[in-house]
Amino acid sequence: MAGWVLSEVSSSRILGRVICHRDLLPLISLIALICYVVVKSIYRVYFHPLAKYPGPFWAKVTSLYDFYQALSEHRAHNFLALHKKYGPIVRYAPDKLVFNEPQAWQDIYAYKANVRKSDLFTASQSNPESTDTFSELYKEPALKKRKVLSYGFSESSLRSFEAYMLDQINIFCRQLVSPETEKVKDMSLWFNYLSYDIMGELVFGRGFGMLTDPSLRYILDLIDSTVFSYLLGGIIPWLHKSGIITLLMPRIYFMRKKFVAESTKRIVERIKLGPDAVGVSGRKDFFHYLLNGKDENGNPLSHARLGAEGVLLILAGSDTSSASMAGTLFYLMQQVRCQEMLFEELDGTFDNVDEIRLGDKLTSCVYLRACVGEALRMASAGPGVSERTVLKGGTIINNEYFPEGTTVGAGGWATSYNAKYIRDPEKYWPERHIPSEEVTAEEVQIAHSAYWPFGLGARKCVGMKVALNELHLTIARVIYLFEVIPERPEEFQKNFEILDHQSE
Ligand code: HEM
Repeated sequence: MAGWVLSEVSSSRILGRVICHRDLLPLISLIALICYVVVKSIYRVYFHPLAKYPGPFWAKVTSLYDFYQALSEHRAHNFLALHKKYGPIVRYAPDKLVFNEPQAWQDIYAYKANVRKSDLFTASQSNPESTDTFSELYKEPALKKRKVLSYGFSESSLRSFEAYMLDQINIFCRQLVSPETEKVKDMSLWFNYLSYDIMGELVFGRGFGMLTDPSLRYILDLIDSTVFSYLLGGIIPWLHKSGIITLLMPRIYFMRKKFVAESTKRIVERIKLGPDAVGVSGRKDFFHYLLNGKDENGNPLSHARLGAEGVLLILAGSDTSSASMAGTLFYLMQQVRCQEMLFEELDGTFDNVDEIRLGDKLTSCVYLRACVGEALRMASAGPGVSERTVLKGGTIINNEYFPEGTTVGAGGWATSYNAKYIRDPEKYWPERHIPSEEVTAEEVQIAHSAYWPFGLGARKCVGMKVALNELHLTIARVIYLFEVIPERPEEFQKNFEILDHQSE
């Protein structure tokens, strides 16, 4: 009996303690969380395998530093500033390093590099049922996917694309001086209209109609938001995967959804037309090649896959080209001498504007290619860092060993503005690409080792030839037809800015 009483007493005491602990639970959890954060921060700053690499304090502690830079739209500018402050290797997130040396480009991106794309790319998967080429993390499956895309980039398809491009470039040039359009043009926007209309034609055989119909230009905002969501969601993948970012930034995710829905509608319409459909004068679009192609297992491409690749092509091929065209025109307006020299070259090569087409004559325009190439160096459309994660066995970068799991990248701008390899990197100087008495062939070669606007290695841009054709044709025709002058010259004292864009 006495034993029973005792045990009742002790059990009620124990119960009492449990209730008391429950009251304290939030406090205890908070203290535990603070301890966890403090211990983890101390570990990351002082004991982490990357602790010896310099970088801002908060970047070592949390990825929120990088997230904030992206949110401020100046992530790529920041990489440049970080290298100026900390040197050739900078820790910009707890487990991430960025380099600004040409050797690092080779070590990180060359075909045999022991890396995969980082988890940042998972945020750009537009269709959960099918991963597109760009978002495929590992090299082997990505190469198989690229093979499917390559049908659309063959020499014969590039030839059929020229007619699409010229149609749109002609409309663009007419609109530039049409009395029905505004007198002074925001050329960044107009290049946007042009490049999306070109990509619409190339991919679906039907442009977006932005050049001629202002009511259709709303799609630009959708695309801006989609790309921005890829970046933000990729920097902190768990924010993206858990859906928290959708709650934090409902607008950009709503716009992204709308863009995917609109593109899917077009893709479905195009698929309905079937593999044999051709456009004006028997022209073939990208979907003609994709619908006639086979996937990596020898089967026709699934609709999910066609949808994912269609969305990818529009995104990968339009913003990039329009930013590069706008950059080239910016510098040609800033450096009137270069614009005049380019005009002289074109005027000496072509008898009229319709002669400006792909072929030997255009290829012979060395100065044109240098003007575009120099703009791609100074205002690359991929100015940030394309991240890679080191695979099992580690890898050597710039003669240093990095273990599995480290995320690394070479900065686009950070390298192409590196004064160690580029003379006067802040100066737009197309001549640096042409060997002459002033510039040795070796200097040209060194400069070219420091900038890779289309990337390099197994994952370099598959659309490079399409993009260069578009850039050369457009810039040549615009400069041949018009003298382009700035409305507000004071704005041209600064450099051309490419931002990680968040649409208004
Ligand atoms: C001036 C215009 C362009 C620039 C500067 C550019 C730049 C790039 C860069 C730097 C990459 C590599 C990204 C990485 O390494 O992670 C890339 C990949 C890619 N680009 Fe482009 N691009 C341009 C135009 C185009 C066009 C016109 C198309 C399509 C018609 C295109 C399709 C792609 C695709 C599909 C990939 C993914 C390749 C892969 O992951 O294996 N790009 N681009």
